[in-house]
Amino acid sequence: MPVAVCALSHSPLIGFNQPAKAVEERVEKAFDHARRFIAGFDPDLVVLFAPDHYNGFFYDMMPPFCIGTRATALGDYDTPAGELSVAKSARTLAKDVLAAGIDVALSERMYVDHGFSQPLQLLFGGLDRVPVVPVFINSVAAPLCPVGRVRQLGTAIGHASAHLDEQRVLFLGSGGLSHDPPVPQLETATAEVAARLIDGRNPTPEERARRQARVIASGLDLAAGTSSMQPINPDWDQQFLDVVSAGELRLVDAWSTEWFAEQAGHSSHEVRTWIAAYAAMAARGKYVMNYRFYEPVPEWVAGFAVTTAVSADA
Ligand SMILES: O=C(O)CCc1cccc(O)c1O
Ligand SMILES: [Fe+2]
Repeated sequence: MPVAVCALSHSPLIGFNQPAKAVEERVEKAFDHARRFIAGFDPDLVVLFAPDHYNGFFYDMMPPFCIGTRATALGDYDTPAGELSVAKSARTLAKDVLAAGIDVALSERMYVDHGFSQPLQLLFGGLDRVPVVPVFINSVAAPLCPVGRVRQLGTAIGHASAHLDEQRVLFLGSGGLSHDPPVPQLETATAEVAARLIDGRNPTPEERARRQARVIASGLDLAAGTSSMQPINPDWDQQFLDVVSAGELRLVDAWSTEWFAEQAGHSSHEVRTWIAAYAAMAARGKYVMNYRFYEPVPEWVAGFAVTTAVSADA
């Protein structure tokens, strides 16, 4: 039963902010490579690990992890809105992961944002083109669980995936690497912003537009060098990619939550989705990262990476 990984950054600013032509062409080539890799692998199930950005998950009920047995994309920025084709295996995976001692939440009505919808759109051409198990991993709403728990979640999902009806499983991670876009934090938020972080579903179109405009402007500032935001950290990003490429995932257990934010910005925790995806792969045997692309793209507020991996014995 073959398994594979694709893990890549996302940015909702793609299509809004224009990096240099050459940069955009290199990223587009990386997307092309990932699309061809996935088409060649021909998965019959995609387990998609992604974060949320206070669009689907709020502090009124913030789980560290959640598997959706149904899921709807909200259509933030210019990503598509609508139902994902959630596989029946979502429930099986939730049951097996719980039995393995990982306390994953379950949602029969999971709302997801660009973290999920952008890779589905970019790699498959739509939300409903491939059976998917959506796995939310909290990567922004402090307090976060130890990153080692995310590795264990991935391991449990990897083991459980071996018993599914589906034969060809792709583990897909979405997010990171280093970046610090202007996502508000509950501890320092005004009362008005805090209310939105606690229960901010269904913002008015004006509210959504205002918020998105702020993030879009932050990318232009970062690229212009006029930003007070934490910069992208290419050294940290390359070291992270080295660890994942070497299959040394146990190292992440020693990484503190604070260290991520200090080194690579608050949203660097989105690499939790990569750690889960690669840990799931590692649970199925040794892997080889056979493609690795990286480029810092300040216009998109992202240390932008695209990787794929296959089983070492494939
Ligand atoms: O809208 C938001 O709250 C944050 C948007 C955002 C921007 C850059 C990179 C990301 O990964 C990302 O998610
Ligand atoms: Fe993100």
